[in-house]
Amino acid sequence: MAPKIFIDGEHGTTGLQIRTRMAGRRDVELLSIPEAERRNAAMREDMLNGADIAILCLPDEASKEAVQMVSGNNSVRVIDTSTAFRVNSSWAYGFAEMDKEQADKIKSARFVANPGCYPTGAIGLIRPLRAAGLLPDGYPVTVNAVSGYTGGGKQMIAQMEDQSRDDAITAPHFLYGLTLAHKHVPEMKIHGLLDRAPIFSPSVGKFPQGMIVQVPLHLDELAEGATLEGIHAALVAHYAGQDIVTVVPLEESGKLPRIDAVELAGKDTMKLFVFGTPGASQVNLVALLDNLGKGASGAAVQNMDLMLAS
Ligand SMILES: NC(=O)C1=CN([C@@H]2O[C@H](COP(=O)(O)OP(=O)(O)OC[C@H]3O[C@@H](n4cnc5c(N)ncnc54)[C@H](OP(=O)(O)O)[C@@H]3O)[C@@H](O)[C@H]2O)C=CC1
Ligand SMILES: CC(=O)N[C@@H](CCC(=O)OP(=O)(O)O)C(=O)O
Repeated sequence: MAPKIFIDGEHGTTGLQIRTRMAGRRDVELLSIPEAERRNAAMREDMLNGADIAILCLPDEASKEAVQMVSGNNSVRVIDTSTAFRVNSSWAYGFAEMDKEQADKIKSARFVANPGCYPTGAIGLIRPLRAAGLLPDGYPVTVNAVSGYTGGGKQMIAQMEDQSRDDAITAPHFLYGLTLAHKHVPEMKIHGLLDRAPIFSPSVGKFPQGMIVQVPLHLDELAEGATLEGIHAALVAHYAGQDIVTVVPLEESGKLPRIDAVELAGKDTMKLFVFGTPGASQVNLVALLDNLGKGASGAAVQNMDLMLAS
């Protein structure tokens, strides 16, 4: 019998994209709730408990309630796309490429926390450098990013796409998270293996899907002898053997005049770049992804497939 999958929040932005990715799959059976009943707690509880894997695409509080609903049922495994459990050590963090062992941890886990979109880029750049000893304790990491507006869910999509609304957003690009207390900071710190919280400055552009995450570094504050080439080599070594997270060769990135935030829209991969001038004292690490691809729904389907393969 095909494993049963229930997407709680299937009519929201992340849920819909997971459904699209699952369309036509015969190896799984999708349990579905009518849109009008999406907040019907009794119906959701039945669906959640009838699933082999429940994928939660809900706000944090609703995710916590859903996990409560299956707490007594050991046969249901959960992938949560919200922020609620990402720094909870009893959940596996759903970023399969972040370590050589992580895919196996996801395969055998009952509870998997899908990473946030910005943290996927930031951790993807930072963690290998911490693991290789290149980024020392105390380094003041900054993370600057731009996301497509679907990152803000149904509410922000409506504000961007319906200019007749009272709360319509007219800006082509805006900064937010101005208090420097964005909910993704603890996740970046913990899974980035940082000893000091990064400064995180997110922004949104008037395009639906896509994301650039930047981590600029001063080489003379890194481990002795750190170079642009050495950082690139550490990233290449870290991501060897898989093709979801790739590191762009220096010969290629050195010729690029610009990076397009929407280049990977609709894809579930992530590209990492190391920019700078050879021999100079600064580098800029850049991650390019789709906020709804490797940044959310693509990663959720990848995690589901790993769990089904166990
Ligand atoms: N969008 C993105 O790029 C990313 C999103 N995420 C995370 O994914 C989760 C979902 O976000 P997203 O899809 O963007 O949000 P949306 O607002 O687009 O969708 C959320 C869905 O959940 C439903 N919902 C809300 N509260 C409840 C409830 N109490 N019971 C049942 N259903 C409920 C909503 O229904 P209704 O229409 O009635 O409100 C809606 O269908 C969030 O935790 C978000 O942080 C993670 C990474 C990236
Ligand atoms: C553009 C925008 O609003 N983005 C969201 C993050 C989207 C996302 O990654 O969701 P999680 O919070 O579940 O990780 C924000 O900054 O809150």
